Amino acid sequence: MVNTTVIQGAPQAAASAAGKNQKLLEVRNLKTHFFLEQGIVRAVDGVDFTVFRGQTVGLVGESGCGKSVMARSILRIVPPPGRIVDGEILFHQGVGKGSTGQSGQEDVIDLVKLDPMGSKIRSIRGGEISMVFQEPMTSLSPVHTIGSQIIEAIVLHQPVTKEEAREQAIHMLERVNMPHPNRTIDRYPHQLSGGMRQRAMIAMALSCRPSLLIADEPTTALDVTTQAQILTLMRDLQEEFGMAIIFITHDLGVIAQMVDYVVVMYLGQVVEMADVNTIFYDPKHPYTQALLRSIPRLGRKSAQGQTGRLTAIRGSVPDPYARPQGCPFHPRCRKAIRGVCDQQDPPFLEVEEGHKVRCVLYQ
Ligand SMILES: Nc1ncnc2c1ncn2[C@@H]1O[C@H](COP(=O)(O)OP(=O)(O)OP(=O)(O)O)[C@@H](O)[C@H]1O
Repeated sequence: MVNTTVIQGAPQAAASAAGKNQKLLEVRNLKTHFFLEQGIVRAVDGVDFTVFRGQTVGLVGESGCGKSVMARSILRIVPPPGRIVDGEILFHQGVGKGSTGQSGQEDVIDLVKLDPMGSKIRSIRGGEISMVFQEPMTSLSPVHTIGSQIIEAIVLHQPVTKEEAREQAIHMLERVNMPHPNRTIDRYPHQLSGGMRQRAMIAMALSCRPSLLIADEPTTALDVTTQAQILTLMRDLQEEFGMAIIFITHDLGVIAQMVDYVVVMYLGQVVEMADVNTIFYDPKHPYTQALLRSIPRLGRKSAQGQTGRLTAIRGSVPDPYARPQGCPFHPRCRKAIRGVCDQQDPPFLEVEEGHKVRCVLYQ
């Protein structure tokens, strides 16, 4: 049985239906843990953030900090032995899409309460929330043509015939600048280049015009020219379709280019979140500051006066089974206060509107 929490007709929905300040997804105190023989991995451990309609939110942090598990939790595709143990993922469904949208109302569905194998989440997955991955073959089948896969996605979510779906698929392939869409539609993934496969996956993900796209390192495996083309394409399509994007990357250059709002994660927790300019020009958390010191910037001088010298973040991400007491970042932090940061869980403070930081330095 599908177990949903539905709050019918949230009052502000119709009024601000077209507005960018309308909530689309609210992640509240989300905890996703993996239960292994060696211990419990708290991959996502009490995460809160909100995505508004049409907004691009960047999830950033070093490898292993929980970005992908966060994305998979939203789509309810966390593999065992992982599971969501607490929290809510409220998806504001309907405005401008589907039957409820036409009535000017919205439904708020807690995705955590859905059966991960049930029909409700399957209609949301691929229909209203889509995902693109670093490796296109994660979502493309090697034994079917890209056309048949895009057509199947369309027919699954929309009341159209196969012929109409094929027309739509060709149109989508045109939109993602696929060369010769009429012919490419009948090709198998292995007959395409890496960049073309990425375009095919984006076409499939966007074929049902989702209101939220989750992009997990979608360009990391591509050469820089193709990477730039794909990023530009995603930005153009986002504007055209008015969808929101959660962009997962450890590349702060991509963050600067693509996102409106940044959520910085460390060991399963959000350590700082703010709009993109604040993150780059006024970062507060020592971890965010360290991440920024580790990226190249034209004309920047290092402490030694040499231009362009990068500083790696000292130490490495701790073993996920042995999380440090107190602030999880304190063993690597230049500003850690002995007796405080190694003892107390840091508070999550709002230092200014829309800017939150998890650090005692701002208490
Ligand atoms: N299937 C799994 N089984 C056990 N542990 C897992 C599994 N998937 C992820 N984890 C653990 O959860 C934690 C978060 O992993 P996650 O893949 O979300 O990190 P990430 O920030 O996306 O890293 P990357 O940038 O390398 O993709 C890590 O400690 C990882 O080892």
